[in-house]
Amino acid sequence: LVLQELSLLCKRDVNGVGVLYDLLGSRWLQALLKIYECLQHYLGKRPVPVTLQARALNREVVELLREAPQSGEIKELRRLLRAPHLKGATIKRHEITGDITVARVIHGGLADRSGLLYAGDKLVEVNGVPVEGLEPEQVINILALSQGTIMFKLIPVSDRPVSNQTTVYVRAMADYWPLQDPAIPCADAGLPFKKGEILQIVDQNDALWWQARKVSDLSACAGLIPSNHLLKRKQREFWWSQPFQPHLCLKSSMLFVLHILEEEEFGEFGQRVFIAGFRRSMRLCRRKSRTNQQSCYTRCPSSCYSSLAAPYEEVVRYQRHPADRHRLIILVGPAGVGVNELRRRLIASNPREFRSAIPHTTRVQKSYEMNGREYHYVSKETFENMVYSHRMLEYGEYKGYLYGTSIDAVRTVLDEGKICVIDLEPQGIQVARTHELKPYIIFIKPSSISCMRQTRKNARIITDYYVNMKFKEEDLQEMEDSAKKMEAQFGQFFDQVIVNDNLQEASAQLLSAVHHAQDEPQWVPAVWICSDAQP
Ligand SMILES: Nc1ncnc2c1ncn2[C@@H]1O[C@H](COP(=O)(O)OP(=O)(O)OP(=O)(O)O)[C@@H](O)[C@H]1O
Repeated sequence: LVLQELSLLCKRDVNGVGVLYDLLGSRWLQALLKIYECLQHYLGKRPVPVTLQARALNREVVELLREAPQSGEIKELRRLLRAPHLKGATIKRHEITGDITVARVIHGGLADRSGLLYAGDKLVEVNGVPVEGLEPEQVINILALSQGTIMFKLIPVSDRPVSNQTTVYVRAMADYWPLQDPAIPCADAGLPFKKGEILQIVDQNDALWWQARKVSDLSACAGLIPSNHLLKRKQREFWWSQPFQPHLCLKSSMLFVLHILEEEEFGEFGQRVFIAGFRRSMRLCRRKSRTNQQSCYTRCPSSCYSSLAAPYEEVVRYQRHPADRHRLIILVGPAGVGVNELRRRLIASNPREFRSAIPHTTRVQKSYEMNGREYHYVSKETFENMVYSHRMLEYGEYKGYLYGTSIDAVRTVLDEGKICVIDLEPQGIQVARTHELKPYIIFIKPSSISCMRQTRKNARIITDYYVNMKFKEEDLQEMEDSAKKMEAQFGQFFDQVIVNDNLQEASAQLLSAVHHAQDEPQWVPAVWICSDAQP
C-alpha cells in the first residue's frame, strides 16, 4: 500500500518522493524486511528443539538472500549461514577411558581463531554441565541448546602440537559428497568437491581425514576431506564391489581407427588452402570402438583401476616465462562437435602464431605430396618402433596403413616458437601430460540438442560411409551422450570448457583461452616443475 501511495506521489513529481520510492522498492530492502519478518516469526514460536528449527530458519534466510542483489556483504553472510560447522571443532569419545576429547579443530573456524582449543584437549564441563560418561551426541545437544557464550572447562593436552604443516595444493581427481559418506566423523564439517577442483590442504595430521579449502574460496574455513590413503581405500572397495567384466580397459585401448582427411580443405572464403595435420575421425568406427569400451569403474582383469589410484594430484602455480616454449594446446571433444572447425579457424586466423603437428603415416606418398608437408612418410617398422618407444601421442589404422601424431612433430612446432594446437582422443591425454609439453586441455562441449538443431542445420559430418552428411537427430544425441561420458571420465584433466554453440563466439573464446594458457599463471602438476621431473 505504501508503495502504491508513493507511486502516485512519484508520478506527480513531489520532491524527494522518487528517491524514497526507489529505496523502499529496492530488492535488498525488501529482502531485509522479509528476513526481519522471518526472525520475528521464529522468536514468536520459541522453538524446541532449537537446532532443527534454527536450521530451517537458516535455509529460509539463505534462500531470501539468494534473491537479494549480490553485494560482497550478502555473499559473506550467505557463506556464514551455509557453514553450520563454523564453531569449528569436532569431539570424540575415547574407546577405553570414555573421555570426551577434542578430535580436531577446523582451520579458520571460531575455535581455531580463538586459539583456545586444541586437538586432544579433554572436555570436563560444558556450560557448567559435567560431560563425564556422556556420549558425544549428548554433549553436542548441550552445545546446541546453549545460547550466547559457551563455557568449556577442559584439561589441555599435555604436548600441544606445534604447527609445522606446509600448505599443499592438489587437484581433485574424483568427486566427493560428505553428506553421502557414512564414514565421515562430522558430515556438516565435510568439504564437498568435484573432480578438477583445486584444493588447498591445510592439515594432514590425521591419517584418515585432512582439512582443506577450495582455492576458489580461500576465505572460507576449512572442511574435512578424506586423506589420499582413505580415498584410495574407498575407490578400491568400490572397484571390488563392481561385477567382474572382462573388457579392454581405456588405458590400453590407445589404438583406434583414424581416418585422415586426404583431400585439401576448403578455406573459409572458398579458396583451396591446405592446412597440415587435419584428420577426421571415422565416426562409425569410433562409435563401434566406444560402445565396446566400458568405464574403468567396472572391474576388468587388467590394471585399469590404477587410473583411479591417485585421488589427488599435487599441483603448483606455473607462469610460462616469455622465453620458454609455448604450452601444447589440446582440443578434446565428441565426434562432430566442431573440434576441427575451431582448430582450423584458429590456425587460419594467424598461421604465423598457430600450427598443427604434421602426422606420420605408413601409406605411400602421392605424386603431388611432399614428405614433411602433408605427412611424414615412414616404414611400418619405423612407425611401430615409434609406438613401442612411446613417441606417439595417438595412432590408429585405416585401410591397412598406420597414421599417428608423434611427440617429435609437436616438438618441431614448439621449437619454431609457435603455438602447437592439436586435437586428441581423451584416452591420449595421459600420454601427452608431460613436463616437456605442459599441455593445456580444452574440452569442446556441444550445446543442448535443441540449440544444435538450429545451429547445425547447414553443418555436415563425415562418417565411414558418407562424406558431407547432414546431422541426424541420433548424431546430436550421440554427441551429447559422448560428451557426458568424456566429462565424467576425463573432466579432471580439462583446464577449460568451451560450449560450441555460436561458432564465432566459440572461436573467440578459444583464441582467448589459448592466450590465457600461455600468458597467465595456471595450476599444473607439481612434477612438471620439479627439476628432476619425470618423464
Ligand atoms: N558452432 C557451430 N555451428 C554450426 N556449425 C558448426 C559449428 N561447429 C562446427 N560446425 C560444423 O559441424 C560440422 C562438423 O564439425 P567438425 O568437422 O569440426 O567436427 P569434429 O569435432 O572435428 O568431428 P569429426 O572428428 O567427426 O570430424 C562441420 O560442418 C562444421 O562446419
